[in-house]
Amino acid sequence: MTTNTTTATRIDGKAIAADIRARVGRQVHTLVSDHGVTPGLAVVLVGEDSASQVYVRNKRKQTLEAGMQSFEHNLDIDTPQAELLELIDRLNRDPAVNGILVQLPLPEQISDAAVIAAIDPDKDVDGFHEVNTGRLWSGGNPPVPCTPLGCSLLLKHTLDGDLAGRHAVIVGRSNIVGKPLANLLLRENCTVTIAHSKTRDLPAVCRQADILVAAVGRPKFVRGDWIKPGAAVIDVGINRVDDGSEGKRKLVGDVAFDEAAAVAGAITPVPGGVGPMTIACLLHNTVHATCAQKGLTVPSGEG
Ligand SMILES: NC(=O)C1=CN([C@@H]2O[C@H](COP(=O)(O)OP(=O)(O)OC[C@H]3O[C@@H](n4cnc5c(N)ncnc54)[C@H](OP(=O)(O)O)[C@@H]3O)[C@@H](O)[C@H]2O)C=CC1
Ligand SMILES: Nc1nc(=O)c2c([nH]1)NC[C@@H]1CN(c3ccc(C(=O)N[C@@H](CCC(=O)O)C(=O)O)cc3)C=[N+]21
Repeated sequence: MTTNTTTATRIDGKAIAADIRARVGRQVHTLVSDHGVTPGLAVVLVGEDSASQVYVRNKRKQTLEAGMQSFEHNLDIDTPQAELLELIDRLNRDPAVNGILVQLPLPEQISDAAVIAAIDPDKDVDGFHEVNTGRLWSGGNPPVPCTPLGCSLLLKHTLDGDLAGRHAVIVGRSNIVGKPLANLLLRENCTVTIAHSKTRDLPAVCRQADILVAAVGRPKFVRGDWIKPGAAVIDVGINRVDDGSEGKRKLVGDVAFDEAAAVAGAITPVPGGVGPMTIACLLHNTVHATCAQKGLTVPSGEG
C-alpha cells in the first residue's frame, strides 16, 4: 500500500516578483538614458493604519530601487475629502508624476468612488477608474489592477501558460481583486465562477476548481477538504492574527495552508506569494503609463 505524501509545489511569488522588478529596472534605465525620462509614482496615504504603512514603505523602497521617482503624501486621518481632491488635481497636472495610487480603504468622511473618479485615467496605475474597468471589460488594453495581474502571472508561470479550459473559482467579488481577476482569467479562456458570501454550498463549488483563488479577508477560511486534488491555489488574503506569544502578530492568508498543501498541486504562501507580485505589477503599470504619456514604445527590458 502506498500512502499519499504528496505535497504541493510552493509558488514562489517573491522570486517571480523580483524578476519582474529587475526587468522594470532595466526598462527605467533605458527610458532615462535614451529619452531623459524618469517615471514618477505618487502614493497617497490618509491616516496611520499600520498595515497600510508597511505596504507604502515597501512600495517606496522598491520604486526607488527600480530607478523611479517616488512622491509620498501622508495626510491626516481627518483630512476633508475636498482637500484630498485638490491634491489629486495637483498630481494630475504635475508632469513629473506619471502614476497615482491612493491607498484604499479611505476614512469614512471620504468616498472611495469620488477619489477614484478624480484620478486622471492615464495616471491610474491601480486600474480602478471606471474608464479603465470599462476598457478592460470591453477587451481593451488599459492598466490592469495590480493584485489580479499578479495572480494571473503566477498562474501562467505555474501552469506553463496552459490556462485554457480550466475551471477557475474565485472566492470574493471586490473591485480590487475578484471582479478584475475574473476578467483576466476569462481572457485566458478559463471557465470562471465568482463565489461570494451568498454562494450556496461554497465547499462544493470550490471542489470543482482546477484553479482556486481565495480573496475573502478571513484567516484560514478555505479548508483542505474544499480543494480538488492537484488544483492550483492562489491565496490573496493578508490577515494579521495573534501568533500566540505576547502581543506578537503574524500574517496568514485566507487558506488553511498546511491542509491545502497536502491536497493541492501548487499553492502560494502568505507572506511571499501574491503580495510581492502586487508591488511588482504596480511598478510595471507605472512604466507603461509613463511611456503612453510620453508617446514612447515600452523598452523590452531584456537583460
Ligand atoms: N496580497 C495583496 O496584494 C492583496 C491582498 N488583499 C487581501 O485580500 C483579501 C480580500 O480583499 P478585498 O477583495 O479587498 O476584500 P473585500 O472585503 O472587499 O471583499 C471580500 C469578498 O469576500 C467575500 N466573502 C466574505 N465572507 C465570505 C464568506 N463567508 N463566504 C464567501 N465569501 C465571503 C465577500 O462577499 P460579498 O461580496 O458577498 O460580501 C466579498 O466579495 C483581504 O485579506 C485583503 O487584505 C487585498 C488586496 C491586495
Ligand atoms: N489603492 C490600493 N491599491 C492596492 O493595491 C492596495 C490598496 N489600495 N490597499 C490595500 C491592498 C493590500 N495590498 C498589498 C500590497 C502588498 C502586500 C505585500 O507586499 N505583502 C507582503 C508582506 C508585507 C507585510 O509584511 O505586511 C507579502 O505578502 O509577502 C500586501 C498587500 C495592496 N492593496
